[in-house]
Amino acid sequence: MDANSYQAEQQRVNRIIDQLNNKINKTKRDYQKANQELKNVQQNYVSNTSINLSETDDLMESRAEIQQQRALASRDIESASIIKKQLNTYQTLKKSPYFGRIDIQDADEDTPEKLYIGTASLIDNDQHFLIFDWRAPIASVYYNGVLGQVAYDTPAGHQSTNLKRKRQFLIRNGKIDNMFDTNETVGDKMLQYELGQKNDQVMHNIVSTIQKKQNTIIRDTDHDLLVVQGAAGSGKTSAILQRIAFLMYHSRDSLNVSQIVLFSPNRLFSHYISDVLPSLGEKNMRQVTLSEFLSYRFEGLDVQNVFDRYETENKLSDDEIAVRNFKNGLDFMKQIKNYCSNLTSDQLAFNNILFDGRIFFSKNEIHNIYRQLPMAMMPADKFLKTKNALIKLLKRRIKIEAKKDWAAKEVDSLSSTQVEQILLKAHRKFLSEDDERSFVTNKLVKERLRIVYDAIYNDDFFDPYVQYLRFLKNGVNLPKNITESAWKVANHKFNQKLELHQLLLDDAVPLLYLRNIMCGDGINHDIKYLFVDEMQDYSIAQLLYLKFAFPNAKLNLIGDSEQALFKNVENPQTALNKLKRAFNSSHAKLITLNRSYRSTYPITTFAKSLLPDGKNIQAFHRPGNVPKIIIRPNSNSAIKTLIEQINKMLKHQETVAIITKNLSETKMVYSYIRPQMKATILSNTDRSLPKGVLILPVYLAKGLEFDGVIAWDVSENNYNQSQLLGILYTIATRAMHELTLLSVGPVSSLITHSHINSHEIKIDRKLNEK
Ligand SMILES: Nc1ncnc2c1ncn2[C@@H]1O[C@H](COP(=O)(O)OP(=O)(O)OP(=O)(O)O)[C@@H](O)[C@H]1O
Repeated sequence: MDANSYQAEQQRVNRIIDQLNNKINKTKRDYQKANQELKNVQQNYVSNTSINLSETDDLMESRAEIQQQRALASRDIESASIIKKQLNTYQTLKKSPYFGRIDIQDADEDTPEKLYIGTASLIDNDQHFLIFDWRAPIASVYYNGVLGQVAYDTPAGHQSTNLKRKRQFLIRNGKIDNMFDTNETVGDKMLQYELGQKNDQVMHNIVSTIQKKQNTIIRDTDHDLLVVQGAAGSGKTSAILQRIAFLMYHSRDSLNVSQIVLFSPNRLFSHYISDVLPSLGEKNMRQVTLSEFLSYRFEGLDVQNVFDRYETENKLSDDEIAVRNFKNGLDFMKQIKNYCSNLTSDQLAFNNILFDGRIFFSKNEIHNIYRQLPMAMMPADKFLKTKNALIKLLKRRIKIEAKKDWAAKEVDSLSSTQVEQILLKAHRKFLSEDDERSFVTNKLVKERLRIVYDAIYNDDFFDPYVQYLRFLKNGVNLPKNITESAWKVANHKFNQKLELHQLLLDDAVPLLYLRNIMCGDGINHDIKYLFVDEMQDYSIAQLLYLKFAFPNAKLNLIGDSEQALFKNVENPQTALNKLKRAFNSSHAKLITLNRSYRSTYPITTFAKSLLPDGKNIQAFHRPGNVPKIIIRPNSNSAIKTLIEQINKMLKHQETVAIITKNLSETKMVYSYIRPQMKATILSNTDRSLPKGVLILPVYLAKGLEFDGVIAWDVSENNYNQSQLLGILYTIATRAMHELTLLSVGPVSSLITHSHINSHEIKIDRKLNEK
């Protein structure tokens, strides 16, 4: 790039920064003013709430005034927060106003127009765009187009233009560090720079280097089921986070961030990605893990979490695996739905509703109500009608109960202040003492019977656990690979766990499905977008349930079938077809990402060689050392080597993660190395990632990345089944810059049989060490 162009661009940056400074100063003044107004309103509010409220007229007047003050306060809070957001945007832009420039020429124009693209828009006083937000329709040309005629979508339809130049900038603290013209979509030079950075424990936005395919994911507005499959480190999570920012911009009048939910693999991951949206001026969406979601819905029960399940996975018998697969499949969920639709009143697991130790509404009464409803009615509608009928009955019973001795006794035991307090609620005059007493009695009985009302309202008269058990015992058509006796054992286990207030993950989702179908609860119609990251770790039953629980949400499922833990790999297209059928989706799309950005070229080359069809993965050309396999004869010498390796890595890397197959290995490794160096053991309750040496099981490393990774014990002894390939691949692909695999004894054949060439891996073997 010649010096003149550089100078001209730097001068423009300087001008923009001058404008930003002016805007920042003005916005700061506006912010102060808005805060002062808010303070005034708040002071007014305080003095209004302390005025004399004893006279009715005063009371009415000051209530109206308080309402008004409240409205003013919330308006002022809102405008102060808008100004604050604006101020943050200007301050962010000041450091790096933009990263791209496109020169475009429409057919009817004589000269090209220069447009600059940054993380947010900036408009001058004459309403000219100085910077275009990366999400603006025209900005897609920057990400998608090579020079020449290009098309882009706008709210008014398809547009085309001639892209004459594409320039990329690296601007830091107002200074252009680097700039170059490119004809590529977004050039590798810029990516090289971004990817060479050290990990600083949180994910960054990628808006300056979004790749073409990622851009398709980000800007998709046509599909109700979007499945993104991609190699480890191919930017799936990045793409969906920028997608959320895009959707917030694109549908800002109709979409609120509270209408977006992301199911994330673990809490560490939630923290890891939590800076991306705020760095783009957007609020974070709601995040939840499957375990949290289920625990919340089964309050009082201990629902097995995903991590406990991983820990028990390899201890299951073949029968248990068959039962697990069946319970996690589509057929089982279909059978539940059919079962619920065809249940007659007599087959329903109703409970008596008790009050004060006696039956208030008997099962029979409830059955009788239910029985009278048309058979063809949906179970949830029948349930609602039953509830309404019970509430009506309850109202009648209140009058009957009010005439009973217990009510009279309770009224007699009230103090005069208690009676007065009840009478105050009447807001009317009483004609006689009897009238007064009858009012108090009714109020009191109503209050006591609140417990019955709550039981009706919360569906406590229905026992989903008994119903589910009946379904398991009598309502299931077993597949051929499950014997009656294996099924009986599984049912017994379900019952046994329930007695201990425990629920296995395999039963939690089907049981919830049954309960929701029957009671019509648990369904959230407000959510418009549902994102599921690491979808390969969800069963089809779980995904189907999420679709059922969020019926109005567009589904975005993101994953990598190669990273499935304890599972065989599933072809992405097969998975999409299955999902399409299960969800009845007419607008489904599968996008695959094959280029891997996270790791250096040698690390990705090694990781992909582990996979039978890894050749489809493209490694990004970022140089680095070849991965090492170190073989030691026993645990003692392996631990000694581990400590040496950690110290070596720490010379160049800020964070070194030792990743193990499971928690017991994590604990064991930690106990050995902790006396010798500072290290952090991570568990599923941790929410943030410190720097330094970390030790964690693979399932907690999902979605994360570390400067250096040491895989603990990749021996044949530890990795001897093809189902464990996903674990090895996941561990290897967490490394950004350096990877070492340590083996106690001979290396797993999953590695030795890979297609790795000898110059692509360094082997260090000592077989006779004590
Ligand atoms: N277009 C891009 N520009 C710059 N960096 C990128 C880009 N795409 C991805 N990255 C970087 O590559 C790394 C991996 O991205 P990300 O975590 O989104 O991948 P993933 O496909 O979700 O990985 P995994 O499946 O292994 O969890 C991150 O550091 C991310 O910032």
